[in-house]
Amino acid sequence: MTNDKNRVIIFDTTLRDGEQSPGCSMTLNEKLRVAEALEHLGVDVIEAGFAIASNGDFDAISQISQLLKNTSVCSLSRASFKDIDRAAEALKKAVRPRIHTFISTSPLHMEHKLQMTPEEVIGRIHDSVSYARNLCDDVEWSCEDGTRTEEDFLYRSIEVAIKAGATTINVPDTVGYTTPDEYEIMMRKIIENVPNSDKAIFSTHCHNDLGLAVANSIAAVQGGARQVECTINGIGERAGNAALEEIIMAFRTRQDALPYHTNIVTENITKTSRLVSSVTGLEVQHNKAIVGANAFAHESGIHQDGMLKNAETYEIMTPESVGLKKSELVMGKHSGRHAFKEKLKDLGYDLGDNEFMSAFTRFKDLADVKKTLYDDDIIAIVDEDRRDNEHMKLESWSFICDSWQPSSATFGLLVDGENLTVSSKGNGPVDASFKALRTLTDGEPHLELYQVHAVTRGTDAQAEVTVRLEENGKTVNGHGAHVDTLVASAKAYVNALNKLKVKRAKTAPEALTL
Ligand SMILES: CC(=O)SCCNC(=O)CCNC(=O)[C@H](O)C(C)(C)COP(=O)(O)OP(=O)(O)OC[C@H]1O[C@@H](n2cnc3c(N)ncnc32)[C@H](O)[C@@H]1OP(=O)(O)O
Ligand SMILES: CC(C)C(=O)C(=O)O
Repeated sequence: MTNDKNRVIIFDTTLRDGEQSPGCSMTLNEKLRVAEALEHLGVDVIEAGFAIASNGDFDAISQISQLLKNTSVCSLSRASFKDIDRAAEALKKAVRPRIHTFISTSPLHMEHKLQMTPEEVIGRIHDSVSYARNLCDDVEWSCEDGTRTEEDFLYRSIEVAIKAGATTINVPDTVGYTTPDEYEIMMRKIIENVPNSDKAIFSTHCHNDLGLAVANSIAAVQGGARQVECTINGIGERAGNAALEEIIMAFRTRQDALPYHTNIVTENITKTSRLVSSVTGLEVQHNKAIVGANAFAHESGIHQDGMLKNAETYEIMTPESVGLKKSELVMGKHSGRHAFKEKLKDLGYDLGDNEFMSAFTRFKDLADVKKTLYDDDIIAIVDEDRRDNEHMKLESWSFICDSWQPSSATFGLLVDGENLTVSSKGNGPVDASFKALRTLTDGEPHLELYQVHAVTRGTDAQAEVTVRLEENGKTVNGHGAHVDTLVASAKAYVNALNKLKVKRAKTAPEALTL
């Protein structure tokens, strides 16, 4: 496929091994969409399924074969003529078909699973590979459980497969057992010791049972493998396969240490990852490298400050390089002033020093009690802060709401610099609150509207309350926001009273006082 000695072929098995993740079955249409996305991503080979497994798999392979114009399409098959026939049939329309046939070579698998002698397995390798090669020029052979296979038998099996016509030899770490050093040495020794090894491309296929799939795949490439089998988001049987995006970005980011290259258009990684996640229903863990929601998100103040000064302080690759628009500075309890100021700027606020410090203090207090702070939370904080610079300000509160006594509300307020306490009973704590607060005015405000909505998501979301008061034909809307709906309600009522005072003063300055 290439003469360049450091070019690595990317063999994507999201649609075959990836689909073997429990609960990850994809419909025909979904498979077609993923296959198209993989072609745009630039993978070299797509393992589209296991033709004999089901009619659905057969149809998916056939239709993907017709759909794709550049990428090799591959079907898996056991070391059996009927499997290989079915694979060849499904691949009939592919521009570049590949048959991938496999059989186990480890003592454990041969004895207990296949119940075959090593000699029978050798015979089967020869027969299956040569049969496949008669039907297709591009034949891959895998020694399942290769990393737990005895060295001499492994070499002998591979030699037979190459002689029978295999063009790619895949040495899978089927159960995620190997370690990077071990696998690198194994790959190097296979290439050195197996006769005619230069006639085939060697391949890695790693599972993640010990969390080593990506490290092992890269080690195998360092040992001489030039094909990597992997999946989007690392999905696959049990703990999954090596994640394509991690291997590719390791190559791209560490060219100094890993001077390998592929055809992958890294800018298409994020959208492909999201597509696979949405069709399989398997959410990507937030802290997953490259494609996790937090991979380019920074919450702590010191990091955010560094990012604002120079993104390279905390990012070894750019978000654009994987197809994201930009990094995210997540506002939370660990954020500092620099990031908060930047966020306010983004939201269109330009606060003076005092107003900024007051908003920052409120933001930190809110972040202590609320897990996620959204933009709307911050807008609510600033607006709330502005409301608090008013004639009457709510300072403290207490509500009683139980089944043994009437509800009541008590508030401490600062009214033009003077501390006041008001209290009332009512039909529920909101009614009690409004009755208590109404005692602060000589007027007769009439409640026209009381509306609550959550500023953001979750049970710890801030409530934003609107209170509309009408008096002598004058109407005002008061707003209040707080994680506690009762406090937000009281704040909204006080805000409305403050506005009413301003309105009264405008029309009849002397007529009414609060
Ligand atoms: C490491 C891997 O990921 S390998 C791929 C795993 N993927 C899958 O298995 C998904 C698709 N599989 C299937 O749909 C089914 O297992 C089928 C259609 C392949 C076979 O179904 P069944 O005929 O009902 O057999 P079943 O799955 O129960 O058992 C597997 C048989 O294949 C044999 N077998 C397993 N691997 C191979 C092989 N590489 N070559 C030849 N025979 C094999 C087993 O020994 C067993 O044979 P037995 O029936 O004589 O005991
Ligand atoms: C069929 C082979 C390549 C496989 O999936 C494995 O060994 O994990």
